[in-house]
Amino acid sequence: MDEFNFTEHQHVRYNPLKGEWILVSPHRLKRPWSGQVEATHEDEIPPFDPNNPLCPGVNRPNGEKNPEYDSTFVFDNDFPALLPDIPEAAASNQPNEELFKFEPARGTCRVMCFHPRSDLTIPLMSIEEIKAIVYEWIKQGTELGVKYDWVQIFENKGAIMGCSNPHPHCQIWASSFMPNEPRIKDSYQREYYETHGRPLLLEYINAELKKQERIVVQNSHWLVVVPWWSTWPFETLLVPLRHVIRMCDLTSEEIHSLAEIMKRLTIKYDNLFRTSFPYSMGWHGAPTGRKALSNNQHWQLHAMYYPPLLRSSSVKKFMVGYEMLGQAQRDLTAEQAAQKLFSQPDVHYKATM
Ligand SMILES: O=C1CCN([C@@H]2O[C@H](COP(=O)(O)O)[C@@H](O)[C@H]2O)C(=O)N1
Repeated sequence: MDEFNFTEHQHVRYNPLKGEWILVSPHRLKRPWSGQVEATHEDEIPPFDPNNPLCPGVNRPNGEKNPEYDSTFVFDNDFPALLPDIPEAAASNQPNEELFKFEPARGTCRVMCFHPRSDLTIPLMSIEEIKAIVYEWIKQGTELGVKYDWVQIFENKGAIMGCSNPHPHCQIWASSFMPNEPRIKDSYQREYYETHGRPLLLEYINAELKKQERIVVQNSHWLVVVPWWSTWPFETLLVPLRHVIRMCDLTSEEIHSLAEIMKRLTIKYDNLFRTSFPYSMGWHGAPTGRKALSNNQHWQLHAMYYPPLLRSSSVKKFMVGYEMLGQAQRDLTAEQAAQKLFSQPDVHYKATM
């Protein structure tokens, strides 16, 4: 048998941020595709739709009229998953109560429009327009972070991701509890920091800069890689080069560089399959609220892009079956995905049409 190598032989990789393993099966790449095909046509989106409740000046179903906003616009979700006030719950004294744990959950859900035009996405916006998004994220995170332990910024983009509205926007859910993803990352980063004296993710990106095997784009303040442990085919991780624990700690130069690299990354994403690339993306940084009172130096701010597309604008990966019952699995390796993204042109395909 020939010598083991990562591009031919199956192996499992470890995600030190979450303590999870992923199965990599590169030998499967010759497998023919004969499964479900997602609709590939892209409806032309008009810049303005008088019936779209996210557009400037439109009346939302709850009767509120949106302002004629000309940049970002934030409003409280009309159908929120979390409400700020609920009655106190009596502590349970049931038998086996540790098997039926619960806590009242409080929070605030907001919708944040990126831009007044419905036909623009981040790769098609100017650096200044993307900077306005980052400054609004910081404003919202700071404001909600006073009262809540966790502020989750997340963007669902594309109908394939269940996004109900094509207008460029994200959501912000602030909660009185730390959700599972950041809670698990908090403990693994703390453990690493207490053992090594340095933040896990800062060590990781410095190692990636030395290895040069999974880099997609970089600039003077940021790095984007397909992480060693990635599960989605073209998943990427966006990390500042400096030790930054929260987005509100970024300098104005880092914010300018962030807008620049977000544009470059999303242009490469769109160019990959010449389509408006769907994804769910979001940010994780040090917790806020009461949790801001403890030492959070083990944290490193970072963003994750989780795109579903696998090999074309119409073929997506399904995280089902073995991925639900066993663990995540991928055929395309992180290195191959990084190379495909890295080699995409820096000019958006629509700009050349
Ligand atoms: O009038 C509206 C339309 C949509 N929304 C909210 O916008 C959000 C859009 O969801 P997506 O980000 O998944 O597309 C969704 O949570 C929905 O509740 C309003 O708050 N008011």
